[in-house]
Amino acid sequence: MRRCWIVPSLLRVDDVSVSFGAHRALSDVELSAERGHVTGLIGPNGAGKSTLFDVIGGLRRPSSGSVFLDGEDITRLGPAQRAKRGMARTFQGLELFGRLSVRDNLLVAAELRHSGRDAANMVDGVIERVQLGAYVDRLADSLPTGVGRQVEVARALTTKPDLILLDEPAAGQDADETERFAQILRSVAQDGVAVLLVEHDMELVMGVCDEVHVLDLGTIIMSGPPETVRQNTAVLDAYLGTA
Ligand SMILES: Nc1ncnc2c1ncn2[C@@H]1O[C@H](COP(=O)(O)OP(=O)(O)OP(=O)(O)O)[C@@H](O)[C@H]1O
Repeated sequence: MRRCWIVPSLLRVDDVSVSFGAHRALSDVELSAERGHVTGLIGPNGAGKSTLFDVIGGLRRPSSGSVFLDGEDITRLGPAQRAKRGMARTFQGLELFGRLSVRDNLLVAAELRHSGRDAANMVDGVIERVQLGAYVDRLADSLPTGVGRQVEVARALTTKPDLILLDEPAAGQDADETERFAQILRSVAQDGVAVLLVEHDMELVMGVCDEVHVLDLGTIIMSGPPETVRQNTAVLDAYLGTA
């Protein structure tokens, strides 16, 4: 008899709702992210993307619904416990230690999961991968915004995550930096990491994502491959402005 194994999604958001008083910011949201894929989350300002990231990252408890990581219900775990289980996140605002060098910013994160020479080796590998060699000794607060965002992604990678949540990582990057960044995201995913990306840069989203979820007024209105999302008239009208 042939056995058929169903591999669970690395991340599964199940029927999540969040209310702020009378305001329902998320309604029955379903979403998943797979290892080896870049998954996009798009939607206009106020759609609920950051609220959903906060629920996934453990900064906000949902009013109802659950979050699963690798099959485990993590809804009640805080951010630190989720980090220990392999989740990393970047934020919309730069959260680097401004008076530390790029290398030391990465070392601080690497030492959370590795010690001594292993941490240093991990940092060297990530610096090479994210192509930050020219900046290693620069103080973080002297960096252009676009490079700072790349350092944030690099810092998240030094924890060797299984799932990485990226909140508008391309903001402040110029066209060349964004193109290079897209290649880095693809190579990270190819290593088996699940990448979940909130991003307003549609060219990047459509070029790099394997699937895209569209959030509008707290509800997922469409999920599918970028070419399908791109052709959906409602999405084109409302979010891409190209219909
Ligand atoms: N702490 C809060 N208290 C009350 N309402 C909130 C709070 N945080 C968010 N909201 C509301 O919830 C809705 C979703 O906001 P959220 O910031 O998640 O949207 P977003 O898609 O991330 O927007 P943007 O693209 O501008 O970052 C908005 O109507 C917002 O005003």
